[in-house]
Amino acid sequence: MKWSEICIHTTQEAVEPVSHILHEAGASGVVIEDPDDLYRDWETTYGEIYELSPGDYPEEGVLLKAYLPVNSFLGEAVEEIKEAINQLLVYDIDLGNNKVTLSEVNEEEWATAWKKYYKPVKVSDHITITPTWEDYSPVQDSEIIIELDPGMAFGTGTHPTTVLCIQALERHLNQGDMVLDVGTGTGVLSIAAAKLGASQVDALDLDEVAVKSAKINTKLNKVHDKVSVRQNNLLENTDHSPDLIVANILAEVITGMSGEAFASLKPGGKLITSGIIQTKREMVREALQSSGFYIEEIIEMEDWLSFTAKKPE
Ligand SMILES: C[S@@+](CC[C@H](N)C(=O)[O-])C[C@H]1O[C@@H](n2cnc3c(N)ncnc32)[C@H](O)[C@@H]1O
Repeated sequence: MKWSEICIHTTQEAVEPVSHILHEAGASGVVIEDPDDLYRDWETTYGEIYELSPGDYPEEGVLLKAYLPVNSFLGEAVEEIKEAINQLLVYDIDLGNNKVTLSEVNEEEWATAWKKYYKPVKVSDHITITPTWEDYSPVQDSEIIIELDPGMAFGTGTHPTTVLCIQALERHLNQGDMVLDVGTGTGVLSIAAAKLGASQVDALDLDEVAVKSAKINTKLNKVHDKVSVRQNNLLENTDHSPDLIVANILAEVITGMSGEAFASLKPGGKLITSGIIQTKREMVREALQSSGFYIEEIIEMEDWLSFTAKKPE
């Protein structure tokens, strides 16, 4: 089968919503070429990304590459993608260059092209994320390995927002906690929570591709007895009170669900949330505080923030 590569030159801020648009348009996998991956702040603190080649990355901005089958709907799909991306301007999302190019690749090229960007990465004191096809041996005794097959769901586990959530989980999760992961994607945060000692994790995502991916990844990591994955809209139909909610999702979604998150948490429970670009800091802070949360921590990585907010005892 012939595949068409659609390449979008955009900004870090737009990575998440543009990836979402590409998935919605039926893209089979999204590659994120972000030059900051080569020089992350956490490289010095926690470790490094192994074997990435600078020649594969743009000098500025971020390239998002997705693959669409060449068929009679291709032209229409590309127009829809462009239109949906331009709509992001309504939400004040900086699109940078916003240059869209198309090129053809064959199936064998596509099958291997994206894998070269995914390497083992030490993302926190204890956790290293490694793609399933890499042969990685732990360097330290205390190292926790998460094996991920990103498939078509969001991320390799190394996006700054994911890393911020993993680091916050490491600091705030207590042994035996019951955890809700809202917008689980590949399931990476649920797997991290289970491996860090949660007794039970509910992994929720609206997207059925993410649900499939998270189910595969929880089995790969042998935490499927603790993590239950299901398709769900945000916190709807979640009947038990968690000790901790983790949600790596857009700032607008977090502000919308903060009241419900507060109501659902146990007294003393915590909300760890990211997906928040710097410019949305005050908006999220106000929403969390007016829902009743006490803000314990705000951590920055590149243009992104995570909040850890506590429900009073
Ligand atoms: C930025 S990704 C985060 C994925 C993963 N938790 C991580 O940290 O890498 C956000 C996820 O939220 C999901 N999502 C978006 N809107 C949602 C909703 N209303 N309810 C549940 N999940 C949603 C998306 O499908 C996507 O998988």
